[in-house]
Amino acid sequence: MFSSSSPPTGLLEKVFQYIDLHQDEFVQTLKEWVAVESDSVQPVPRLRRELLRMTGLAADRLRRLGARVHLADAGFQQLPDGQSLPIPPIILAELGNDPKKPTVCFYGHLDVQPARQEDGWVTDPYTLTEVDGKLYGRGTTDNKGPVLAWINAVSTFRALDEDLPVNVKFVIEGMEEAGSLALEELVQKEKAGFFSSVDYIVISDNLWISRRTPALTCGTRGNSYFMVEVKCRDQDFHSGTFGGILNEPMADLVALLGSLVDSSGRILIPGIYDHVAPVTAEEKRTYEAIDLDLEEYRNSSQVKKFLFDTKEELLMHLWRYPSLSIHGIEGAFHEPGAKTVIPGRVIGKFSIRLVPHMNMSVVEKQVKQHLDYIFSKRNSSNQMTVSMTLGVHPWIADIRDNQYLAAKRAIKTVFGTEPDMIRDGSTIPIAKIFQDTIQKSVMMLPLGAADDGEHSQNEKINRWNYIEGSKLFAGFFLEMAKLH
Ligand SMILES: NCCCC(=O)N[C@@H](Cc1c[nH]cn1)C(=O)O
Ligand SMILES: [Zn+2]
Ligand SMILES: [Zn+2]
Repeated sequence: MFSSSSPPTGLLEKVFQYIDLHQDEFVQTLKEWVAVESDSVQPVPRLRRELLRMTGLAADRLRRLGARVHLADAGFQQLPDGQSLPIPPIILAELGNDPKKPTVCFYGHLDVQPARQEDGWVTDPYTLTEVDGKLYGRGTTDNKGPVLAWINAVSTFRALDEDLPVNVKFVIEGMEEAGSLALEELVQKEKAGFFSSVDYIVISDNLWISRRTPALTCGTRGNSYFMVEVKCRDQDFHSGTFGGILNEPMADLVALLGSLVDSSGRILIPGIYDHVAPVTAEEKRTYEAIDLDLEEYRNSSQVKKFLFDTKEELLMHLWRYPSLSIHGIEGAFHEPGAKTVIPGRVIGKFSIRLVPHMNMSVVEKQVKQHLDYIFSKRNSSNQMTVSMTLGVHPWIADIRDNQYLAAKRAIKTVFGTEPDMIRDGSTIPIAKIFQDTIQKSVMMLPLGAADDGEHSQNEKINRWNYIEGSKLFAGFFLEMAKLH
């Protein structure tokens, strides 16, 4: 599709033709990768072996491309029951080290979220199945498809015996879905080694906001995750024997959780909005330009009504305002049936998505103060403990950087349109870690469409997105070379 830009010529045309002609092979490799149940979330030996096998497959693929591949030892994951499991080694690979060319490093991950057909998948999640141009399977869009699209782009230059326009590096891990264990440590360790020659980092681990219009992501929210424990004792109680004479931990917890956010989505913690960056008129205009059909978005999300009625408000509340979500209660009775228990100890879990210019330690204090106040009003004899177990800062890109310019040009060539300049409401912690540690430009260049359903049942990537995405990466290499 080259609707509103001139068709590619010369090398680019050759590259695009090659990708079109070999698309079935590219889909076949994706099928082989999807067939590996590389689930990092469930810490069991069988799945960990699959993850190691997946790492081996990817390393072999890179070696066959001619890359120098180093498998960086990542140690062991200690489990709460005292057991440990190996963390798959992190792949550090490189192709080319011409000092006249820019060095672009691609980050991706090979692990996936759990998936079982009985959870509501129409097809087997680990058998890539194509229906109407949609390639269904766990990991197709998150993140095996995009990792392979980058490999497809590199392999096309190799197959055509053409010089790679840029030096390419890869950082490919297998524990992203479990919190990228060991990755930050490796980035620190390799700062003066593997990463010293890296000029740019590209991440393709999120989605477009639209089903049709490609996007470039310029920022993500951060996250602070809280646990609030309310304890009477370590054992449960019979509600016939103790009901009526206790401060029940669950009643305290429900009141605490119920005090956090109102029905309009506003966070009720005093001071939480104090440092949120004010909206500028220029920023407002950027939301107007985004291709988002609210009705389509609502229908495809299967939600009756969102909290906001305009595109601009909806996007601002997803991208540039904090949000508070309540995730679950550990220790609560949650199975079917009617057990008459009073849980003795419960832990509520919630998180606050952070935006510029919120200060994480201030947020932590505000949350604790607020919960202390609500709890003290209840005069409960239980014990409450609040802890912030995870803190990730928001990430903002410098979109004036060369790689954003190169990506915009490549998008125009491949898709015939300007990209939506989007942010992402979720968090990709490694982006900020790369930016702060290596101090090089980080770009997010997503390939998948808004309805790909990452982490969900029936995850898919459209064949079109996968193949045009492979072209996009190849076009991006050429644009980067031109700008250097
Ligand atoms: N579209 C990319 C999504 C990546 C993702 O799901 N990230 C997690 C990371 C996280 C944040 N807090 C705990 N884990 C997310 O929930 O945003
Ligand atoms: Zn991912
Ligand atoms: Zn994911």
